[in-house]
Amino acid sequence: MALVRVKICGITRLEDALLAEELGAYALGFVLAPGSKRRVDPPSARRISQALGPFVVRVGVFRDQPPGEVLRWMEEARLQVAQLHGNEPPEWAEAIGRFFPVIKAFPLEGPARPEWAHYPASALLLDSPRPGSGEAYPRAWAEPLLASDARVILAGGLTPENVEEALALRPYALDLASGVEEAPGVKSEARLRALFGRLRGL
Ligand SMILES: O=C(O)c1ccccc1N[C@@H]1O[C@H](COP(=O)(O)O)[C@@H](O)[C@H]1O
Repeated sequence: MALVRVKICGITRLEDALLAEELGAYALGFVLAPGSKRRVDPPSARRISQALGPFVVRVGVFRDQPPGEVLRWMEEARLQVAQLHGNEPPEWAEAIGRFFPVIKAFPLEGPARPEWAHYPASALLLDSPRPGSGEAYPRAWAEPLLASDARVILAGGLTPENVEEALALRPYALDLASGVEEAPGVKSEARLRALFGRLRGL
């Protein structure tokens, strides 16, 4: 089986987290950004995080929250990687990056900009302009960044049915939220099984 790193985002329930871990998710995302339909509070994220095994990466998802708040909530929720999904200036990422690896998300309304590769983050995530909406973009828009040295995570409208097209671009990882859900924050066992079954078959 090819090595495919997959993050399942928008975890709010322990049973979903344990199933995703069992099926082979590399990372699980906990949305701590205000206003999200998938938001969990730090104590709930912590309860889930502490029930997981040691080899699955716990990611906190934030949007335009200052470094002090991000660091406090990362600590409180026992998370390991910070994903920044707003217009955070590079200095914020640097401040957070002293303590946790940072993933910086960029919304695509056209082709990715090669200069994004200079943003101080461990990986860059390309998403649709409305995160967590299930909307996709032409995958070719990712190519200018995929041609750089940056680690590129593809997100935005990925589903068990369309992952193959995204994987063909050889990204560092894939990130899915709504494509494996029954409702916002409630994962679908059937869709999670379909996703990992599909990936195993590639
Ligand atoms: O999912 C959310 O509600 C959310 C809120 C704020 C920032 C990021 C959010 N989710 C991110 O959206 C993409 C995937 O979305 P989808 O698969 O298209 O539904 C992923 O990067 C999540 O981390």
